[in-house]
Amino acid sequence: MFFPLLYCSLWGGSVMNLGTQKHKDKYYDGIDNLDYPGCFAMTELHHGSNVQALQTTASFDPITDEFIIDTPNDGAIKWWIGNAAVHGKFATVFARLKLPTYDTKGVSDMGVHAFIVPIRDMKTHQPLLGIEIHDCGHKVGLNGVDNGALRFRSVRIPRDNLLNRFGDVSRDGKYKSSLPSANKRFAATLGELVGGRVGLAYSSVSVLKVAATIATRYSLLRQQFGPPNQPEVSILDYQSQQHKLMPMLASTYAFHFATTNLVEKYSEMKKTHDEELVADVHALSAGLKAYVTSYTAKSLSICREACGGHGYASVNRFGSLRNDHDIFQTFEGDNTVLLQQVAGDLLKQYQSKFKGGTFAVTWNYLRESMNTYLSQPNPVTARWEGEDHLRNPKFQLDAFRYRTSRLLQSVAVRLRKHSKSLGSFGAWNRCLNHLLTLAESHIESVILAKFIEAVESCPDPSSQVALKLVCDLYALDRIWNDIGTYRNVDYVAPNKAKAIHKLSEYLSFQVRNIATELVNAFDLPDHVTRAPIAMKSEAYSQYTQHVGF
Ligand SMILES: CCCCCCCCCCCCC/C=C/C(=O)SCCNC(=O)CCNC(=O)[C@H](O)C(C)(C)COP(=O)(O)OP(=O)(O)OC[C@H]1O[C@@H](n2cnc3c(N)ncnc32)[C@H](O)[C@@H]1OP(=O)(O)O
Ligand SMILES: Cc1cc2nc3c(=O)[nH]c(=O)nc-3n(C[C@H](O)[C@H](O)[C@H](O)COP(=O)(O)OP(=O)(O)OC[C@H]3O[C@@H](n4cnc5c(N)ncnc54)[C@H](O)[C@@H]3O)c2cc1C
Repeated sequence: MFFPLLYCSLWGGSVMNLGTQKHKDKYYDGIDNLDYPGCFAMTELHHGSNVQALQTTASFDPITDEFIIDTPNDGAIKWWIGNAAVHGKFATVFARLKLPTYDTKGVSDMGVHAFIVPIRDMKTHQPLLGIEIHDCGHKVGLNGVDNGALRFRSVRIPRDNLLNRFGDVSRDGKYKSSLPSANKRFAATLGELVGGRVGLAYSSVSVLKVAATIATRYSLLRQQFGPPNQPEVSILDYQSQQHKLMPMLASTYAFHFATTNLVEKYSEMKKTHDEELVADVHALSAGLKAYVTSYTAKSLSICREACGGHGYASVNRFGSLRNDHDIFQTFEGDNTVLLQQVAGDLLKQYQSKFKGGTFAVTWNYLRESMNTYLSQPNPVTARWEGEDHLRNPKFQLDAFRYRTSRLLQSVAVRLRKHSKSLGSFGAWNRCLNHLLTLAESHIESVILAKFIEAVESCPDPSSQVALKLVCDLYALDRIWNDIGTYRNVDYVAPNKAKAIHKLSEYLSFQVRNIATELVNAFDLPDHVTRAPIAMKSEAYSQYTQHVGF
C-alpha cells in the first residue's frame, strides 16, 4: 500500500503546491480521504528527463473557456504513470500551454504547465471520453503499483483546471504570471519534484539499514572454516567480509544523518519558501537522492553475495529489496541527470563568488576552501601519517573539500576553454564525467560534514566514542576509495596513502567488534527485516521451519 499512497502524495502535492485556493477548496478533502485517487502525469514515451521537451498540449479555447488536452503523437503518450492503470480518477497532466494569438502565428507556446484532468468516471470508474488507458505491464519490481499509459484525444477541461499558482490565463486568453521569466516558472513547477526526491533519499537509507542489518547479523552467525584443530570462526572475522560490510555500515550511519538534515531543510523550505533555500534544497535533494540510491543499489548486491547461497533465498529478502529499490535510481529524476543539477549549482555559486556574490548556505565552505585550494598542497602535512592526524575531523573534511574545490576550479577552466570551440552544450558534454565526479565529491563533503556535526553533538559519551569510530571509518574509506585523486595532486604522499589504507582496515576490524550494537541501534523490528537469517535469535531454526522442517 506504501507506494500507491506515495503516488497520491505526488498527485495531491502537485494540486496543493502548483494550484491556488480554488483548487484547495475543490480537491483537498477528496485527496485527503482518498475519494479522489490521482496520479502525476509528467513522463511521456519519448521524454522523461527532458521535461521542457514534453509534447502533450493544452490549447485554450476562448469560445468555450476550456483547455483541450491532446496527445499529438505516440511519443507524447504519458507513460509509467503510477496509479493510472487501475485506481486513478484524476491526473495532474504536464502539458504545453498553447494560447491563441491574433497575429499570423496564430498560437503561442507558453511552455510546460500543470492541469487537473479527470480520467475516470467517479461512479462507473470507466475512462472518460477521449481518454485511453493501458497498463505498462510487468516490471522488474514494484509490481504492487499500477503504472499506466494515457493517451488524450481532444479532452476538454475547464479553464479553472489550470494549476495557476505560477502562471494563469484570463477569460480572454491573456497570460499573466507572478514570476519574471519562463525559466523561473519552469523551476517553480519542477519544485514539486523535490519532495519526492527527499522521500526517496530518506527511504533509500532505510532500505540500506535493512540490508546491512541482515548481512551483518548473518555474517556474525555464520561460521565457516577456522584455524587447525580449533572451532570454526564467524565469517565476519574474515578481513574480506569486514571490508565488504563495515565501510557500508559506516556509510549507512553517514547517510542517516545527512538525509535527516535534508528532511529538516525541506520542512523549513516548505514553511519559508525562501528562494535561496529553494535552490539549495533542490541541489541538495537532487545530489543526495542520486548519491544515496546509487550507493544503496550497489550495496544490495554486495550484501546478497556476502551471505552466500542463503542470501539468494527469496525469504531472506535481498532479491525483492534489490528489485523494488532499483528504480529509485531513475524515477523522480534519473541519477545521472540529477547529479548535473548539483554540478550546475556549484558552478553558479562559483561564478557568483568570482563576481563578488555570496555562496548559498550549503556551499559556503567553498568560499573558505577555494582560498585553501589556491595554495598548493603542503608537502609536510602531505606526509603526516599518525593515527591522531588521520582521525582528526579537520584533516578529513579539509581533504574532502580540497578535492571538491580542485574539481570545481578545474572544470570551470575546462568549460570556459571548450565553450569557445564547442559551444556550451558541447563543452558541458566534453566535461560531463568531470562534472559528475565534482557533484559526487561535493555530496560526500556535505555527508561527512553532517556526520561530524552529529558526532560532536552526541550527548552520550560512550555512544560518541562509537560514532566517532564509525565516522572515521566512513571518512578514511571514502578517501581511500578515491586515493588516486589525492595522490595525483600530491595532497597525500605515498606513505600517507599506505597509512590511510592500513588504518581503514584496522577501523573496519574495530567496527566489527561493535557491529551487533550498531545494527541493533537502527531499531528495526523483526517484521521489518523479515529475513530468517537475520533474526536476533534462533535464526537457523526459523529458517529450517520456513522450509518445513
Ligand atoms: C517528503 C515526503 C514526500 C512523500 C514521499 C515520496 C517518496 C518518493 C516517491 C515515490 C514514488 C515515485 C514515483 C515516480 C514519480 C516520477 O518519476 S515523477 C516524474 C519525475 N521526473 C523528473 O524528475 C524529471 C527530471 N527532469 C527535471 O527535473 C528537469 O527536466 C531538469 C533536468 C532538472 C531540467 O533540466 P533543463 O531543462 O536543462 O533545465 P535547467 O536549466 O537545468 O533548469 C532550469 C532552472 O530550473 C531550476 N530547477 C530545475 N529543477 C528544479 C527543482 N526541482 N526545484 C527548483 N529549481 C529547479 C534549475 O536550477 C534552473 O535554474 P537557473 O539555473 O536559475 O536557471
Ligand atoms: C516504476 C516507475 C514509476 C514511475 N512513476 C512515474 C510517475 O508516477 N509519473 C511520472 O511522470 N513518471 C513516472 N516514472 C517515469 C520516470 O520519472 C522516468 O523514467 C525518469 O524521469 C527517467 O526518464 P526516462 O525513463 O525517459 O529516461 P531518459 O531520460 O531517457 O534517460 C535514459 C538514460 O539516458 C541518460 N541521460 C538522459 N539525459 C542525459 C543527460 N542530459 N546527460 C547524461 N545522460 C543522460 C540517463 O542517465 C538515463 O540513464 C516512473 C518510472 C518507473 C519505471
